[in-house]
Amino acid sequence: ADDAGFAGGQKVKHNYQSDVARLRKIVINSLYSHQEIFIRELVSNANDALEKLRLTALTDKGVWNGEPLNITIKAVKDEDGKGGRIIITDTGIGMSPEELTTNLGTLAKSGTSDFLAKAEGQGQDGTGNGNLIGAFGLGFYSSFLVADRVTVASIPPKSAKVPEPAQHVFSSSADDAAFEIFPDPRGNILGRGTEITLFLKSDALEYLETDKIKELIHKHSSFSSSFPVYLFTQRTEEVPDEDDVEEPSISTSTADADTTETPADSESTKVDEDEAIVEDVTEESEKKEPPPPKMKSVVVDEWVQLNAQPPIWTRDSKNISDEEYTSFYNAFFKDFTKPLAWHHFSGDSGDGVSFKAILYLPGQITEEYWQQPLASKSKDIKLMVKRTFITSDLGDHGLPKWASWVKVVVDADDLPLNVSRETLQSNRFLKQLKGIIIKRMIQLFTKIYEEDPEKFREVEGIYGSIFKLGAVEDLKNRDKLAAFTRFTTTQRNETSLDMYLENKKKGQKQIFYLAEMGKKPEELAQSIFVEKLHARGYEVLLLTEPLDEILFGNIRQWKNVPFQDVAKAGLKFGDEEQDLEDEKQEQKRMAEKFKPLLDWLKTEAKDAVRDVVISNRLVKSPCAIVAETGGYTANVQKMMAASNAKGNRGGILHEFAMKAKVLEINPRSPLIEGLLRRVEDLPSEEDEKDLETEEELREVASILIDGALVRSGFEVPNSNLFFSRVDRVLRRSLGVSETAPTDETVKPAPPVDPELPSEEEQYPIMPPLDEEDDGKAKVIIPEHMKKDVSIEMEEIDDDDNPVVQHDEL
Ligand SMILES: Nc1ncnc2c1ncn2[C@@H]1O[C@H](COP(=O)(O)OP(=O)(O)OP(=O)(O)O)[C@@H](O)[C@H]1O
Repeated sequence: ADDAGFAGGQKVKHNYQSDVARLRKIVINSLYSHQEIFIRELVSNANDALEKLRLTALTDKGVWNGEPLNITIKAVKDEDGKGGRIIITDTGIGMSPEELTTNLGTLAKSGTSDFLAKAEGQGQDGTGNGNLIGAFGLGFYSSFLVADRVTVASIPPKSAKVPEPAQHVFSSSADDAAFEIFPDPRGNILGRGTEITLFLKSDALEYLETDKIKELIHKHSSFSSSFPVYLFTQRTEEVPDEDDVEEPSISTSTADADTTETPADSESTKVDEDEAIVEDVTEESEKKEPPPPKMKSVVVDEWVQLNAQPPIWTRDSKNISDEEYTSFYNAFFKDFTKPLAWHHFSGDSGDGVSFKAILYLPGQITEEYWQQPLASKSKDIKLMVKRTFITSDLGDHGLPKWASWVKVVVDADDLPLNVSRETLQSNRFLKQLKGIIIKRMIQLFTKIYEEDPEKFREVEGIYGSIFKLGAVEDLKNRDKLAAFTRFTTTQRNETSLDMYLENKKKGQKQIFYLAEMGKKPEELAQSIFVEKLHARGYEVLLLTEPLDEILFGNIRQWKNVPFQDVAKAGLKFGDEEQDLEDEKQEQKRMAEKFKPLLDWLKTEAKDAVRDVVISNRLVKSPCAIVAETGGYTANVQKMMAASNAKGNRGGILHEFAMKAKVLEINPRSPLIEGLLRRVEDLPSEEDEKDLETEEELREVASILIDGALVRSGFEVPNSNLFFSRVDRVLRRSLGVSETAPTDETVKPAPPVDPELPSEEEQYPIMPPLDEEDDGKAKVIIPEHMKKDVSIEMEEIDDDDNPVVQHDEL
């Protein structure tokens, strides 16, 4: 019943989905230099189909009763007039006619359109596309790199729904916008599985050579199938010739071999690849007695296994080259970039399950990883049991987000092979796997860290943010991961927390940092919060990634030295005690001297800050706004605004945190001294009050406070008010009357008129085109403006080139 639409051998024509048409076009036109990847893609599809069959058979015994699972490749030269072709056959899950239509005629892959846009943008030469192909995998469509026609014959296994499936063919030419599906006129010759026939383009006939195919499989696919891959070869063999006694020296097995060639023509043994061997019999052998048995060459057909090596993870790492590790990675994980490092190990789960594994650190973390903060499922832990792939879905036992990018193959020795996914979930080994992988992964990072600083720099470039995320997420490994992180400081780049501590000053009891996400470290280094620290020679970590402040908030201290946000209260240099007496005296003196200003500012700034104090962190700047321990720094305030976090906003805690700021003034700043003098000059007696001067001073203070907010990274609460104050101060400094009004009169709009235009007087949308439109670009001036406006344009000749006027010299 399922095959109803295809009954009677009729061909059904389908149009490709538009994305397929685009993809095929890219494949055919622009990826020419990557022609040879077709074989890797098709072998990998065949492998997937075999794997699918084996997995289905775990629950549905009927689909497979133990016949061999393999992939065969056969090259057929154009001897029958049908064209040179490569036939790749697998005994995998196969496809019904409907599946042929959807799987090969549509693209279900996410991100396809993005990929297509990128690939199309990269031009036609295909040179820049190598990585794109790697990242995407062109799959079946890569066939059209080498073939101008492709047929796919396929038959699914018997099922309850379709007890007697029929073999169908998908057929398409490279330049067709459509493909055909029809019942295979040869009948059900496959039994089960898929046979892909590539009719090679005339410029791709080199792929008919078995040596070429061997080379490609070796290069790209020796690891992409866990099933045997066989190549059809023909070998010539010498056998005693019983029929022919006349011509002992030459014998050929093929009818059209060049039999005219005699020993005299060839000086030594000559091998003609495609034909038969022409044996040259030497004088010496002729003399021998008894005469040699008469021989003839026969062609022996043979299926040679191309991937006879045991799987790489089962081998001794001493005998595996870096190239092998890399090409295994490429083929197995379908990631065609170079892995950064790997670790090949074996182990024992502790309760009897022994396993072998290879763990890879990819050479890049995809954008997708960071774009999907919640998608934490690891896809690339491939669990095998006795060399057979079982699953890459570890369910609840998957790795946490920070580690979910790692690529691992694990082959366990003695898990029950027919475990269903449900029972697998409760397996002890699986539960332990996560811990084993993370431990080994950190070991690998540590090894690079300790043994190869150059390489670790590369690691840090790729995994820097991962370490931070890990240190936040993974309590158990926090210290190890945080030790890998690197920061820019006021003194150098790439400083680890340990390096920072090695460089701390005598008495220093805090690790200083300043955080503002999105800023460049150079900009942060200019902040008023680090000016004194820097001037005195203290190192300050400059944090610019959103994760940084979260990380520091989580770990709080390193080797028992607490972190100190230098934009917050509580900053201590650590050498205050040395000149304690002097310092204390000085502070006391300053506090007394500036008391009138501090008191006055406290009332002026009461909306913005909780307190006003004399600063010990400023050098040049007159003042700064510092967050108190429980308060929000500018960075946190920005993050909250950016994430639009509702949370506590409006609550008492939020209110408190917003206001938990202190205005610090620099007693050595002339501006502050000037302000102090003016405040001291204010008459204190009620009747002597000079309201105007007081207002002026208030304005100055308000600008100073707003300025301090901005310098400290905060925003001015009311920028209109701020600028109208600045305007008044400017007027004063320019000697312009502060009260002189600006003429604000404007012409009002005419009265309301709801009437709509009639058909004739329709308001012009576009100016009418010139009668003699010559099709060239020009500036059109509306009728009513013509008397006021004139435009001079360059004169342009017939070829659209500007006519250059040469001035007479
Ligand atoms: N040999 C095959 N046997 C059974 N099904 C196949 C075979 N080759 C392809 N298919 C089906 O056609 C679909 C499309 O194949 P294609 O190679 O274009 O993409 P893919 O394999 O899904 O992705 P990728 O190549 O990136 O792994 C496959 O998902 C599979 O369902």
